[in-house]
Amino acid sequence: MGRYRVRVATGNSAFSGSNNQVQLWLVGLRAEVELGLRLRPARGQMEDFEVDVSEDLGPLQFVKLRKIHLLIKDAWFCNHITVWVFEQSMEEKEIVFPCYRWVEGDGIICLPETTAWMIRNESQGLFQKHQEEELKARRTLYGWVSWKKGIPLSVAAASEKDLPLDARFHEEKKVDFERTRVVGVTEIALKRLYTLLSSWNSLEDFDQIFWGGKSALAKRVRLSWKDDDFFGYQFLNGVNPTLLRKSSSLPTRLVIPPGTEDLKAQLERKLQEGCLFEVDFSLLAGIQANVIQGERQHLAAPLLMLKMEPDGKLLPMVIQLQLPGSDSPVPPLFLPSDPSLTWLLAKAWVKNSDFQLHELQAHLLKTHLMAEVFAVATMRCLPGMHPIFKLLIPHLRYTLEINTRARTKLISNGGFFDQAVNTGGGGHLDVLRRATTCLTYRSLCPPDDLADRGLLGVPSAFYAHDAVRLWDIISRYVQGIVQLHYLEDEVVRSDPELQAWCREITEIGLCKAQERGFPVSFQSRDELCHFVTMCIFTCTAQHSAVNQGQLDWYTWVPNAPCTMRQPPPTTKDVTLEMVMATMPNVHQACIQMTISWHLGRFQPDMVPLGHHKEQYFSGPGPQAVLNRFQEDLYTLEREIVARNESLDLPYEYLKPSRIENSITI
Ligand SMILES: CCCCCC(=O)/C=C/C=C\C/C=C\C/C=C\CCCC(=O)O
Ligand SMILES: [Fe+2]
Repeated sequence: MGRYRVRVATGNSAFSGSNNQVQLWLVGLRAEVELGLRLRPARGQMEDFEVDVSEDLGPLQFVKLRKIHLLIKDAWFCNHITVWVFEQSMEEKEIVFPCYRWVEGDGIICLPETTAWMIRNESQGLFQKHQEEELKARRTLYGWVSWKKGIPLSVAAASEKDLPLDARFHEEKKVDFERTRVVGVTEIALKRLYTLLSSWNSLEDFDQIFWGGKSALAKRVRLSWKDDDFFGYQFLNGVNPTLLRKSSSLPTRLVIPPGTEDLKAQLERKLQEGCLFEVDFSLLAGIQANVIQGERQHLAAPLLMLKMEPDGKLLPMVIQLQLPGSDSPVPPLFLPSDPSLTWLLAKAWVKNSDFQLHELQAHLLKTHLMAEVFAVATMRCLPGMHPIFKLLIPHLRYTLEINTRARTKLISNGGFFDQAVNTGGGGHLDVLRRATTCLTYRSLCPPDDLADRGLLGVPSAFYAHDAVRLWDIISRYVQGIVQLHYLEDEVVRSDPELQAWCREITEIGLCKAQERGFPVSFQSRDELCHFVTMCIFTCTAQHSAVNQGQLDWYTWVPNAPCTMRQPPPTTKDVTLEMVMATMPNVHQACIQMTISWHLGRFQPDMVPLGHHKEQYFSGPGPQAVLNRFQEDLYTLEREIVARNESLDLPYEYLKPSRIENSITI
């Protein structure tokens, strides 16, 4: 018996309130009591009421709530319920029941109090029963499907409309996304109209469409894209810093033609000095090129060799555009000393190839599709009261919807890849399949990946430096939360939901990825922390590193052409006509500019890393861990700002204030 003050908090997004009435129950260890029909929840409001309860409920464990509608079902976004207990001769006690979900229909929702997982063994199985019922319902809502064979599984939804309401964009996000799509389509139409009667036979003609959403760096790209040091810089700190690796030997595919022995000597000298690097696009070899409006596009599978200069500049030394084969046992090598247009076209072929592997492998597969596997497995295996659910859920916001939109508009039949990209038309799916077969656990963990690629401690590798710093900060945050909930390794080993989550990701979502180093179980807190750190890093920092740069590096199309309309050159006689006949045409260039802006721009409702408002945890312990996380992020922010002040090209993509808390675009 006692007096209770109840607070009902409703979300801030449009349509979060409801005209329906809310019915509430308080559920204690010894009894439960129905509080009767109560308020109509209002958007952004916290509404309190007090009740006297005659029964002895015992320690509160759940709040149950239901929406009662007379005529119209009006979904309600409940943030949380908070209850203060005034019991005889005891001080006031605050108990929080997190929700952060839509309440639809007239079903009863059960909200455990925030510390339930820690006391789950003292609750006479009440929490266990609740968890089982919750996961049974979630497994119905979030199903797996194989969208295309050979790539990670995705959520079962033919379009975003099929997703559960809790996985959908909130109104503000949806309106902004749809609006910018309309702006983009309009911009393409206007640019087509504007260039209808104009020439398209010089590289400067790309200026005719270089207007609309573009950044200061995009304007710098337009001026400097032909420079070798600017070209090399992009493999360290551009939109795709994932392919560059330090050479440990001369690549076997690099067949040195007779008469170019001095090149071989230069390469060997750089190798000995430990400053030879390479980017190998062999993954593209043999991929079927797209046909766009009846015009066959073309692909290459380049090898780029670079040297790291003492001042930190990375300069291209040689480009081989195709793998040696029976029809071309000694493919031509393109050099900086070749005629300028020849060398420029060879570099353009490298950047077109980089565009394919960046968007398909580094961006779509290694961030978006990985995050989707984490999201579906989390919804299917971890109950809302589980500490790893609470830790991860803020980093999974909106990901299922943006990925479903990608499958219906970007990489779909007739999507933007088919319309404007030379791996479109099905080749892009083969690239995704090949990339999946070489997607290792190590490649998703920067300390391992960068060590394997020889990029640790390279002064001008700013992505590498910032990625390792962020990994360590996220790792400390994860360890802080894990150690509060798992007091020893045995607790990890004996957590059935956690072990099922791990298996669901590796064996189902990633299609038996244990062969590629992914775990099928966690034997210790360290193993758990490493994996969860990888999940959060992938959903936040890594996506920021490979997404934001689209706006800067892809809107000046010649710097990263989305398609190539003629075969790669096989001689050094390259004319401007050949270059312009190869580069994307006006329509393809307009699509590239628009989508790169649409996807690379800053999201208006963006939540910065570590600054989500939802409070899934409560108590001083988790709050102290989150506070430390935010302090560490702020320290890194200041470090990066200070470093960037001395740089001609500041590296901004891993500034914590620019990292979104989940993959939403
Ligand atoms: C034609 C140029 C395409 C450049 C962008 C690109 O290839 C991106 C690939 C990788 C991940 C994108 C992930 C999500 C994008 C989601 C939807 C895009 C569809 C745009 C729309 O308005 O629906
Ligand atoms: Fe993205």
